[in-house]
Amino acid sequence: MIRAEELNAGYKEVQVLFDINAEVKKNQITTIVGPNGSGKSTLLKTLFGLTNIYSGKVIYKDDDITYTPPHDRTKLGIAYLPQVDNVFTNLTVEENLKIAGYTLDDGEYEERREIALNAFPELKDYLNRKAGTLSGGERQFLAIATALIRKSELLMLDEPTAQLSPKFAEIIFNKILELRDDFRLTIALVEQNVKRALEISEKAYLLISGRVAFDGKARELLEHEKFERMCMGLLD
Ligand SMILES: Nc1ncnc2c1ncn2[C@@H]1O[C@H](COP(=O)(O)OP(=O)(O)OP(=O)(O)O)[C@@H](O)[C@H]1O
Repeated sequence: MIRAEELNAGYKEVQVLFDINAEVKKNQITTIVGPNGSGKSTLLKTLFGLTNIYSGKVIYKDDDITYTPPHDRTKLGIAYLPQVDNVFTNLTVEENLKIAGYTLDDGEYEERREIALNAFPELKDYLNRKAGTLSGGERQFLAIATALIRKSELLMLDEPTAQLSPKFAEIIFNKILELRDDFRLTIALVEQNVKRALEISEKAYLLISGRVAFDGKARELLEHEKFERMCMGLLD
């Protein structure tokens, strides 16, 4: 669904990603793992158009979107949910949903709102609360719900379980599975909770110092005898 081809990218003069070839396939969960600072978030940001691309391409559904601005990628069905600042904290839950659906006509908005709230029924009790008063996990729900309203097809989630209790993290992992299986979404996931993320994923990429060090089935990485060392960036 989205593909990086020979991608070199970073922030102005600071190159972070080197010769990245990676693909997130339709209706699959693809997890990107790696040590701190290895470029996982930068890869998601690059796929969403938020970094400087020096060379290489980003292909989405066979179209070259390398230089397509982020707001146009949103219209194409790509959603990027950063770890923080993924909702408007000073607006209510209802207002956040409404803003996500601002391009839809009223009928369509109501339909999408219904779908989003059925996926995250927990939000129904909080519609009039400011998003800033929600817990971290509830904010994730809201952020994903807004992506559902926008009819996103590809969700790129940056550490959606960060700072959540193990119980809430598990709820999020189950929601991600639901998004793939019930909503037929495609998911790119960056996670610190590596084992659990790989267990629910089809595909995995291990990034070390901005380069792809492993590319294959998630299960293969999980069952690799040097798994722990590999994820810490120790390849020998
Ligand atoms: N806006 C920025 N400007 C300059 N350098 C940045 C910027 N954001 C990140 N970097 C640098 O890019 C490198 C990769 O960062 P990135 O956040 O992509 O890593 P990560 O693998 O997601 O790390 P973590 O697991 O700690 O979140 C780091 O050296 C970081 O300092």
